[in-house]
Amino acid sequence: MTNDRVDLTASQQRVQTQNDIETAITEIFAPEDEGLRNALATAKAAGLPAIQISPIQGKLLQLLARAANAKKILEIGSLAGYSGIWLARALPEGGRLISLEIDPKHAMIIRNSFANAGVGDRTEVRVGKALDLLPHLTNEAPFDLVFIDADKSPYPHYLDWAIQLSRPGSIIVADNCIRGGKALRGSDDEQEESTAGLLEYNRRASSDPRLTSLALAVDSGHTDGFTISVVSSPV
Ligand SMILES: C[S@@+](CC[C@H](N)C(=O)[O-])C[C@H]1O[C@@H](n2cnc3c(N)ncnc32)[C@H](O)[C@@H]1O
Repeated sequence: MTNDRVDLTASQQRVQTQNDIETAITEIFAPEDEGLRNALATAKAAGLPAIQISPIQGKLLQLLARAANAKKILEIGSLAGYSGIWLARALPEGGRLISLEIDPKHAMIIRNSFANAGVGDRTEVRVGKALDLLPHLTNEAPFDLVFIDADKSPYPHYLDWAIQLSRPGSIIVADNCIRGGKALRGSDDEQEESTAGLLEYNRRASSDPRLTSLALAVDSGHTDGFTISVVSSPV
């Protein structure tokens, strides 16, 4: 009994320490400015769910875009434009972010948030089902970075498209690729379409000889995160 209490306290302390560390990293390396805060406030006022990436994930996307010297970025799943703002800000002058979003109600919000954040000139929102829009992007490829964050069951198809629209050295990032371990090792949920899509995504990302990949637990709480891949041979 006493030991249980001690263990619980220790684990609570670990969580507290983890939260403190994340808060400190966010404050020092990934503070949100007015553009990002406004995008979140607008999304909340419009009743959109708060399922965007964290500031640390946003900064990691920026860092990867800069590492790839990205001039063209593709995003699949925009919600209210929060991750799009982080990505667009990594672009040099003349750079371009194309963001695909299925929900037409979101499109106006996203365009306003991009404009408010000062990235309206380098961003474009295309409305429709990603699998219908992706074949129309071949003329605009290659993209230097592709960020996948839409519905989960087609993730393996999104990976195929991301590779097809890439060049050697392009970076592909997919969100929600850990899901508390379910997206790595499977579980009773495996029959569930979204878990199956994520499992297959990780299976392909880790075994495709054209990719060098790693899953990283980078969300708050370290139970979910990105699978990051570099396209390392001709596609
Ligand atoms: C998790 S949210 C994206 C969050 C956003 N990337 C961020 O971090 O700010 C997923 C978005 O994908 C969109 N979506 C879902 N299925 C889609 C599809 N088949 N094609 C395009 N967008 C889709 C949803 O409407 C939603 O806005």
